[in-house]
Amino acid sequence: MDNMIEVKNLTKTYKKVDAVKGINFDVKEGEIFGFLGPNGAGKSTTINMICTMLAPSQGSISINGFDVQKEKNKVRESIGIIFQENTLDEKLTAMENLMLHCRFYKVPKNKRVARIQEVLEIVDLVDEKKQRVETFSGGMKRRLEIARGLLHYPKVLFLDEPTVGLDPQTRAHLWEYILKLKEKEGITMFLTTHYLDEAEISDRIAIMDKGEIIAIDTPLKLKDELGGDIIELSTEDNVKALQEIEEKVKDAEVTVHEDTIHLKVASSDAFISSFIKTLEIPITKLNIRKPTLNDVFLAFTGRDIGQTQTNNK
Ligand SMILES: Nc1ncnc2c1ncn2[C@@H]1O[C@H](COP(=O)(O)OP(=O)(O)OP(=O)(O)O)[C@@H](O)[C@H]1O
Repeated sequence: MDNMIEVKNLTKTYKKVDAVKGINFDVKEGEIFGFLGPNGAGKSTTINMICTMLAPSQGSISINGFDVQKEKNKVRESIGIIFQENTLDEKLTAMENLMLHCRFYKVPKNKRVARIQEVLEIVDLVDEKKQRVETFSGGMKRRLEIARGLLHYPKVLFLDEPTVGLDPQTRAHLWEYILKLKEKEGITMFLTTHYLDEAEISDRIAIMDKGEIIAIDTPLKLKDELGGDIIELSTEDNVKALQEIEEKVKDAEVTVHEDTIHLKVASSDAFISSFIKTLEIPITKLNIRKPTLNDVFLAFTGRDIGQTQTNNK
């Protein structure tokens, strides 16, 4: 099978809101697919429809070859979902939590212990299996959730902000496990995140805005397509500098980010020497770099992904 997920003309209309407007995309077997967008873009609505939790107004979805509306149970057997919130029972041990899930998913009784051992090994929690979850760190809990999501051998794992609230070291560690899963088990991953450095891990990224998919490609191609260089600039008086730039500079796209002015130019080599001579306000900081995914996100949605975060994200 080439496509693990196929979404065709998918539409969801709430009473007054066109939340998802006839989108089309495929997710290939074994790929990490990043799904990004500002708040209210329609991501959750799309994911809920893909995961059988919400009926589409129009269109079709297939997962692992099964139709999401007609073969709900087959689809549910094919997917694992790691939610943002902790959904473990803290008073139970890791093992007991996993046993409970085996029962929900009707994993045959004689296979449960071996299956649990297997997933605990993947996330490196074998030695902690008899400990109560309330004694676990945030990272250990998230790993246990991933283990639980894997118990019924899903083909696709949905990861909703998998590292939110974790410290950078634990985040990096968790990504090692996720990549190991992709490599060893060939599981397809559908990832949402507000951390663009994490989205870089994706084989392909879709950016959704206002109910539509507005870009879909590899992180590298998205950045290459944006092209050019970004010049980051601070001056002794940014307000005056901006006025000056508006008057004198014609071949740059100018945006302001907190106390830094960004100039997007076709080539910094050709631009920078004459620019520095032109500007009368003294420059206090200057940095030249290639576009990042954040710049791509900004170019497509008009918003910084940081600005789209809500308190719980
Ligand atoms: N149950 C609902 N009834 C009416 N409108 C809804 C409902 N759920 C979502 N919407 C609207 O649909 C649009 C898309 O919302 P959705 O939650 O899918 O966006 P999102 O991209 O997941 O945003 P976030 O990143 O904030 O979770 C928004 O305008 C939202 O207000």
